[in-house]
Amino acid sequence: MLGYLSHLETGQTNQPLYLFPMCPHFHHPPPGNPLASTSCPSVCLLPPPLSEMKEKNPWHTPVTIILTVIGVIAIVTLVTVAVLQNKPIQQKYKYGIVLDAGSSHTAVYIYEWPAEKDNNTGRVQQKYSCKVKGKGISSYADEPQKAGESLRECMFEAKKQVPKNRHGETPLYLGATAGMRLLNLDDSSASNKVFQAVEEALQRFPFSFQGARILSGQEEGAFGWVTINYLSDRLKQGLETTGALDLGGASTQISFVSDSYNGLESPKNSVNFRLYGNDYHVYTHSFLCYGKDQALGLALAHQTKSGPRTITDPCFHPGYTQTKNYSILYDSPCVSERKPQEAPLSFTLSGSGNFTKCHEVIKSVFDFTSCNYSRCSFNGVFQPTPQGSFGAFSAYYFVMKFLNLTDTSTSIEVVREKLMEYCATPWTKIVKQHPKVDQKYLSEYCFSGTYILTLLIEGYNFTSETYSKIEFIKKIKGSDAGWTLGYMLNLTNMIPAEAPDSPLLPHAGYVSIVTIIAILLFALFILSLRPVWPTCSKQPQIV
Ligand SMILES: O=c1[nH]cnc2c1ncn2[C@@H]1O[C@H](COP(=O)(O)OP(=O)(O)O)[C@@H](O)[C@H]1O
Ligand SMILES: [Ca+2]
Repeated sequence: MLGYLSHLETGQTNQPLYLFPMCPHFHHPPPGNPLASTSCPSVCLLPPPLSEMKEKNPWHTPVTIILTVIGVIAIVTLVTVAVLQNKPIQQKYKYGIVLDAGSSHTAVYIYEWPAEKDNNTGRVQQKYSCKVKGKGISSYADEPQKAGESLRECMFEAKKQVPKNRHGETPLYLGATAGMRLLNLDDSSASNKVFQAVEEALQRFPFSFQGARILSGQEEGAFGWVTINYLSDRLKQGLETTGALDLGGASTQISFVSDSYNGLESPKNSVNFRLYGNDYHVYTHSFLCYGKDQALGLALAHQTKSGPRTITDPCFHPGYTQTKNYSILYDSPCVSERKPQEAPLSFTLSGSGNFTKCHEVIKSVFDFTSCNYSRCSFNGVFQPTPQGSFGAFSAYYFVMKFLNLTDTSTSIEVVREKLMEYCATPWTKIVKQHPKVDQKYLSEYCFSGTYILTLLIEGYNFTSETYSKIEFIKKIKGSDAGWTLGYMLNLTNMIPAEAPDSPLLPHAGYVSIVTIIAILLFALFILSLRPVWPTCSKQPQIV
């Protein structure tokens, strides 16, 4: 609209319509007194008549137009620069690879993090994982070469996953857990040969190989704790931490922070960290032979003390039968000393599916009698009462997920009832219900579920109340819960001891402030033109 005042003849009433584009609203004058409503409202700056405006309107002078254009360009440039300057640069990543050589299988994990901020924030995440085909490396004691070969397929995949230009700088670690701990106890030369074979295999890949070694039980427990607390951002934010429960095939770990534990009562169960400016005294313990596969061995050894040819096992479904070799069962150092003097080659196990009896058998593999500390879990091991929330992963998750028991708001009594019903279900029915599940796993879920409940309640002293604070988890924000991430973060020094300096304002806050200031400056510039505008001293002219 060019003019500030228009007089339009409306077709029907022939009434003039007054338009004041500078006023907050347009209005019709009341009939008979056209001028009454044309007076400018007090809050509105009334512009001069069109004829005057043409001469005086500052917007129409070339200087003002140029200044305005320059002002707008300046503001747009300022805001654009502010946005771009602080915007994270096109992400480039760095990588790290960890092989988890567990007792039952090996898994390859690739982690990635933004290249420009290695040690600043909790931003390391799992990019890829690969489950190595076949068994764990400790099962290749008689043919170590094959342990190395077994890793090749996943490692070729890892080569594809990491950009070529990063291969040389990508650290590669292999950590072995309880399977290799047991092999090392049993036959250290065999364990050395397995390590030699896997090292040779891994050195052939273009990554920066940092060695293969057995983790101590303490390390396994503590790095599992670091992983879950790092992934849930509790360390960086200095929040109360979550305990870690890891159930493997050959060992199991419990790690948590307790107010009643400062590390003095049993120093070997203590791990201290200073992370992001906070000190943590973590209680941790790893029970060798109490992973679920070795615990099954302990339970079977308990039932075959006298070397029988048949046993009725309450931890297996009714109708389930299996022939087991005595020498294989008693091969493990967890039970080798208990081998019956005179035993046949094998025994036949028949399931009876009785949860209560299974619970009794499982309890017998724990020693609750001796404790030289203020309190113990089992086997004379010191442990404070579980405190706070817990994340339970690895086999805890697989088993409880399968049994539909991951909801810990379900009372322990109900969990028991469900297990009772599940264990009593005939084997043929179980197979029909789960045709696609590996029968080795399927046959053992009754044992494993009962074992988990016994370990948590009687073993670690979880109560109805603290049980509800356990969360069965597989992943946190897309990364697997387990010791591998914590292990790599530690070896690459990626968690700083002190809290990193953070910018005064986050990026969004910075951009907002720059934008607001720019708009205010522009408004100021506009207002500075105001004195040349006319005020309401004149009545509008009606044409
Ligand atoms: O899908 C599954 N269902 C049940 N158990 C599983 C599944 N996948 C893995 N597991 C079990 O998880 C455990 C993993 O233990 P791992 O191999 O890490 O031993 P370790 O930590 O004692 O060295 C094994 O007992 C394995 O049988
Ligand atoms: Ca494990």
